[in-house]
Amino acid sequence: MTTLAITDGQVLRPDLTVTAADVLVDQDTGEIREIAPELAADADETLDAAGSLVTPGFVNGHCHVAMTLLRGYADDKPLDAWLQEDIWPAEGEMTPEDVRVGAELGLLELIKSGTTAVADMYFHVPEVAAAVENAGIRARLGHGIVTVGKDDEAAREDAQTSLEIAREYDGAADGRISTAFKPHSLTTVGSEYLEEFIPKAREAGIPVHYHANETEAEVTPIVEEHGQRPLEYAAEQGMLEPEDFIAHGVHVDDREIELLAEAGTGVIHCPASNMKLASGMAPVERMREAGVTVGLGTDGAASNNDLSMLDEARDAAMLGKLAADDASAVPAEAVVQMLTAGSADAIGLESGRLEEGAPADFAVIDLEQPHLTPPHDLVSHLAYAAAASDVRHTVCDGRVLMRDREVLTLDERAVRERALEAAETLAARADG
Ligand SMILES: CSC[C@H]1O[C@@H](n2cnc3c(O)ncnc32)[C@H](O)[C@@H]1O
Ligand SMILES: [Zn+2]
Repeated sequence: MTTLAITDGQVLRPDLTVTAADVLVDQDTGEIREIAPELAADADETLDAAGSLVTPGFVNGHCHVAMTLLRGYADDKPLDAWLQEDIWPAEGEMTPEDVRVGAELGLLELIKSGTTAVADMYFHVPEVAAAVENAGIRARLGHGIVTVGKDDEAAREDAQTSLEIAREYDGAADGRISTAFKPHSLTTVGSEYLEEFIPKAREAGIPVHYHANETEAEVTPIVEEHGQRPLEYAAEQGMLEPEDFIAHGVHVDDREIELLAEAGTGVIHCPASNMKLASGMAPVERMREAGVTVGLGTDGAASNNDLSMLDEARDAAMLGKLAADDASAVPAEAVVQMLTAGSADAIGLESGRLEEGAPADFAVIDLEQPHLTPPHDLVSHLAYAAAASDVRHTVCDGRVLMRDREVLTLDERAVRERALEAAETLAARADG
């Protein structure tokens, strides 16, 4: 057995207590072997965690990693105008190589901010998968389907691509890659394509992920056309199963919350994107009280504008309180749960908890910083005060991806240089 020891840290346990302990990882299986005050034997590789908090690696439940190339390209507009006037025209100019380069930049940012798993929806997925394989993190990938504005042949081809990609890449990268069937949203994919393809995804045992109830403007046409709330319509289409997860869930009424809870469908809350696009405030406290599995996601870097899950955690707490008009709503414990096990459960991964037998996915946070002093409550610090730059080490599947802030799986300088060049030429093409 090849082993990795993470020594002398404060370890965040699944019940959110913190204990001084070492962690032993079996690198052959990628699992946690032991968590104990002191390990009996030396390991093959050691990571020092003195003065640090060892937490589960953060799980980003909804992202478009390659959109890092469009960070700062178009800001300060609501969703529909932002997509139609700026983002979709620019994405129309993106080559497979752009997606590869943008994905590498996004994955570099994720690793540097302690994220070890991501659910990603985009196009040119083989390029995203290749970047994930090299970067060493976990991912649930899928090709995003848009059928509006396409003829029947092109629409069916898009849906077929999503199905085929999900089948082909499930289990890739030594099992770090899993997949989903990903219609972009309930308004951008026609019902005839959902009726035809969702049963095929079910037959293949593939989960379904889509944007839902993000803005009022997206809810209204569904109510008008189908006489149903969006998630009632989704349930009728067979898109509300326990393995499925939606992004956003901002404008959900009581009946829809009940449907989510009954179905066991996860919701990925994206507070920064919802605030920036002024989409609204998701009723996170009400959803959690109703028993809905809620996780956190950054969405893409063009609507956030970073991929730090620690920022997302703080935003979730702040916005959750505002939405509930209650300072005790979405407390630190809830936020840390959503950041780790909540997101993992929602997207169907076993990560997000530090216990024997669990996947060895960690973020090690340097606590010896002015803004993390004094250490009254480390769960509070994780929710409210820690920043991406406090992450010292990142480990996924038992492999060290970042040691003392040096990313070992990607060449940071080369990734940035390639991204700078690709972003510049992409913007030139898009601006014509
Ligand atoms: C077809 S691949 C995914 C697609 O989603 C777009 N996108 C990015 N952010 C959002 C959002 O908040 N709501 C809806 N769609 C979004 C992205 O630009 C890709 O085109
Ligand atoms: Zn999104």
